[in-house]
Amino acid sequence: MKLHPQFPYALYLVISHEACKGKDMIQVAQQAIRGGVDIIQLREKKASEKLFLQRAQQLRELTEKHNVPLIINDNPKVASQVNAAGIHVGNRDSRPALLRKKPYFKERIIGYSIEYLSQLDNEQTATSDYLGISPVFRTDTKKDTVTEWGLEGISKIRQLTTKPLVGIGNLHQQNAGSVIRAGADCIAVVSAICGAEDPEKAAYELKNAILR
Ligand SMILES: Cc1ncc(COP(=O)(O)OP(=O)(O)O)c(N)n1
Ligand SMILES: Cc1nc(C(=O)O)sc1CCOP(=O)(O)O
Ligand SMILES: [Mg+2]
Repeated sequence: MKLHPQFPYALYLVISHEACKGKDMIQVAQQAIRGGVDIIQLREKKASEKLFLQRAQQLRELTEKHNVPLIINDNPKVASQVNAAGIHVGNRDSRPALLRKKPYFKERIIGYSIEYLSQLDNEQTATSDYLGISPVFRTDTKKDTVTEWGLEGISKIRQLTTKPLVGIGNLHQQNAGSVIRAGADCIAVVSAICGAEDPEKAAYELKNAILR
């Protein structure tokens, strides 16, 4: 597998306190980094702004030590407060084209979720650094989704854009390879690592399945 020159990351961990199910989130992230995770997104959908910021600061300390980019989900204020590498937004969040005009995000990573094919022609896609294929397969981790793209959807999107593509949604060791072969540049997971008994081993095996 060849890494995308504009987004040289193969394994993307999307983490939250809740997804770690009682395990310490920072420890899970540390184990995942040891196992081979290349980039991490903090996605706190239920935490207060104060708790989101606290968790982001803790994760920023860890990721900085390991030189792993930290992406913040949805919240531009938290992203700039912790000096994150970037932000991930969807259709119900701040728009990439507007974020790009803010000094903080001029040179930062902006990820954008693709739920409809028509989005590929919009200004938001043009100003984003990578596209989330949202979702590849339906998942219980996020139920408010629109299109289940499947492998055929990835291939179709691959033909329509050269932007880095990040597959997300029910991805694991058994299907990661086929998602990459269909045209994704990177695999993003929550449960396959956060819910694993041994997050380091899970990340290691996923990375091997991607790079194989
Ligand atoms: C890598 C990646 N892809 C897609 C998403 C989903 O973002 P969004 O559509 O804004 O939904 P929420 O995550 O905010 O519920 C993502 N977070 N990361
Ligand atoms: C954060 C997120 N975004 C999605 C999307 O479809 O945009 S699916 C998802 C959760 C993915 O969790 P799991 O790896 O446990 O299936
Ligand atoms: Mg969002």
